Amino acid sequence: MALELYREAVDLDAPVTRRKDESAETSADRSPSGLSSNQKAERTMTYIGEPDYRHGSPQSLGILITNLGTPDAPTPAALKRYLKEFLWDPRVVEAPRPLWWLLLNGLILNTRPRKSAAKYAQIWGEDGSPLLTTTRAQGAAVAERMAERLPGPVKVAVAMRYGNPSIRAGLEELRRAGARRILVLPLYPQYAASTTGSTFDAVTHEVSRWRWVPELRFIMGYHSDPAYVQAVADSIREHWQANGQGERLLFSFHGIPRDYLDQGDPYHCYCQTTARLVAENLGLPEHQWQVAFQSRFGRQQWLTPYTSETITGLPEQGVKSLDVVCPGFSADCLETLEEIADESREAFLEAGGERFSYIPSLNTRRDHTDALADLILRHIQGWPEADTGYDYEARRELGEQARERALAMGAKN
Ligand SMILES: C=CC1=C(C)c2cc3[nH]c(cc4nc(cc5[nH]c(cc1n2)c(C)c5CCC(=O)O)C(CCC(=O)O)=C4C)c(C)c3C=C
Ligand SMILES: [Fe+2]
Ligand SMILES: [Fe+2]
Repeated sequence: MALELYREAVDLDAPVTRRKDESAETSADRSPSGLSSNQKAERTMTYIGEPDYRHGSPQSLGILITNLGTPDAPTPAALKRYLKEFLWDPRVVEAPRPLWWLLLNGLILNTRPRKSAAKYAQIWGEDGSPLLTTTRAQGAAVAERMAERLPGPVKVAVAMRYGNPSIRAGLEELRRAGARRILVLPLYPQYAASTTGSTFDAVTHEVSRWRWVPELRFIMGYHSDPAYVQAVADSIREHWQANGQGERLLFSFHGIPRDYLDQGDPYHCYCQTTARLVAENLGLPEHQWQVAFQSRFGRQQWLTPYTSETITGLPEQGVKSLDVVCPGFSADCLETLEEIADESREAFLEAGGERFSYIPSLNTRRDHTDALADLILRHIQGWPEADTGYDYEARRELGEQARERALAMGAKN
C-alpha cells in the first residue's frame, strides 16, 4: 500500500520527460492542434522541435540567471506546493527515497507549510517574495550591462530552481529568442551540490528534451571572485560608515548537512574562503570576525558552529555589539530578513547583547551587478563567432578587459 502511494506520488512509471509544470508554455507555443510543444513532446515521446525555424534565422546568446525559488504566495497551500518540489529533490535530501517519501508526505508537508507561511507573510512585499523581485531586478540590470558591452544579440532570462518562473520557463524564453549558446549563472557564490549541482541537474534535464540541444556552460561558483569579494567588503564598509562598527563581525552562511561535507562537498571550504578574503580586504584582525552556519533543517548534524548558538553565546563572552553579514545570499530573502535580521536580533538582545546590526545582501548594488556582468563576460570567452553575428574581436577585447579588471583586483588567473 505504501509503495503504491509512493509510486503514484512520484510517478515512477511515467516517461522521464513527463512533468506537470507547464508554466513555460504560452499561447505562442501552441500549434493548430491546440497542444503546446511540451505537451506534444510528452504525448508522442518526441523532442521539442523548432517547426518555425528558417535557415538564417537570427540567433542569440542566452544567459539564464537562477536562484533557489520561493512560494507563489505566503499561504500554507502555496508553501506545500513549493516545499514538496524543493524537499523531494535528491540533491537536497539524500535520504533513501521510500523512507523520505513517508516522512515528507506523512509529517513534514502537514506541519511545516503553515509555520513557514506565517514567516513568509512577515517579509512579503507589495510585489511578492523579496527573493523573486530582487532576482528579477538583478536579471534586468545584468541584461542592461550586457547590452551595453556586447555587440551581438543577447537574451537574459531569470528562473527559479523550485516554483516559478521555472527553469523550464526560463529556458523556453531563451529557446524562443533563438539562443544556441546558453550560459547558466546560478546566483550561489559558494558551490554546493544541493544548490548549484541541483540547478545543473534541472537545466540539463530540460534541454535533454530539446531536439536542437544548445551549447551549454555553467558558472559553478564565484566564492573568491575579486569583484564579488570587493563588493561584499565595500557593502560592509559603507554599512559601518552609516551605522557604526560592532565589536564582532559574524559571517553567517546557509548550512548543509555535515555528512555532505564528509562526502566531499566543497561548500564549507568555499564559505570559509569567502569570509577570509572579505576579512582580509577589510583589514580585520582574526579576533574581530568569525563564521557560522544558519537555517538548519531536520535532526541530523549540520555544519557547525550554528549561527543561532553562536549569536546567543556571544554576550556572555563579552561581545555586546554585533554585525552580521550573509555573503552566501545574493538577495535578501526569508533566511536573512526573518531568520537573521529579525529572529537572531531578538535572540542576541535577549541573551544580553546591546546592539545588533544586519548588513544587507548585495541585492541590486551596482558593484554587484557589474561583478556578475564581468563574470559572464569572462565565461563566454572562446565561443566561436560562427552563426552568431557577433563581432568576435570586439568580444575578445571586452573579455580581456574584464579579465584585466579581475587580475588588477587580485584574481589568480
Ligand atoms: C544559499 C545557499 C543555500 C543552501 C546551501 C541551501 C541548502 C538547503 N536548504 C534547505 C532547506 C530550506 N531552505 C529554505 C529556504 C532557502 N534556502 C536558501 C538557500 C540555500 N539553501 C534560500 C535563498 C532560501 C529562501 C527562499 C525564500 O523564498 O526566501 C527552506 C524554505 C523555508 C522554510 O520552510 O524554512 C527550506 C526548507 C536544505 C534542506 C538544504 C541543504 C541540504
Ligand atoms: Fe535553504
Ligand atoms: Fe572546509
